Amino acid sequence: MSTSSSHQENPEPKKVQFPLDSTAYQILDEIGFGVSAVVYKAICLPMNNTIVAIKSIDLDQSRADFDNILSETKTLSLLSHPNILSAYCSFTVDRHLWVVMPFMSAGSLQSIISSAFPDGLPEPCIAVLLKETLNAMWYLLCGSVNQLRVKNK
Ligand SMILES: Nc1ncnc2c1ncn2[C@@H]1O[C@H](COP(=O)(O)OP(=O)(O)OP(=O)(O)O)[C@@H](O)[C@H]1O
Repeated sequence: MSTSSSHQENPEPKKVQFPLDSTAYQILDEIGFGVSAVVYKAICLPMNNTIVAIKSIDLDQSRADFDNILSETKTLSLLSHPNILSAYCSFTVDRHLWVVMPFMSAGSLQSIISSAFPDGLPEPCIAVLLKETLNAMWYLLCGSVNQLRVKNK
């Protein structure tokens, strides 16, 4: 019996490549901002108008140096954990770095807590959030330890 060469026991899920070109995205709204970045809701035109969030980091205003920001966003796009918001892709647009991410329609955890639980979260919810946060941190920690192992080989 012959086996097809394209058959794999555990095929890796195919990662969709988002376009690395700003004209492929249409900005819809500004949804938030941080110290040196503005976050937009946008659609990716060639991807059937998939809704995304684009974090546009002003490279002239950012205190971190370009190489650090770039390696951070690259790492972000390699992460795969249900509790970590990863990046689809990133690329520069003039003096800005665009980081294209899944759009979280409910906003940040902080905004959910302040709008839905103005008097603070009940203890069982805090326990669940802490557990899930620690799961994500454990994933990151294991990744760092594995990287150190590879470096020291
Ligand atoms: N992927 C996303 N989907 C939906 N809303 C988002 C997304 N990313 C960020 N936002 C919104 O944009 C706001 C600013 O995002 P940003 O990542 O810049 O926040 P920050 O972590 O406070 O900033 P900084 O990175 O400067 O510390 C968030 O508080 C959130 O409301």
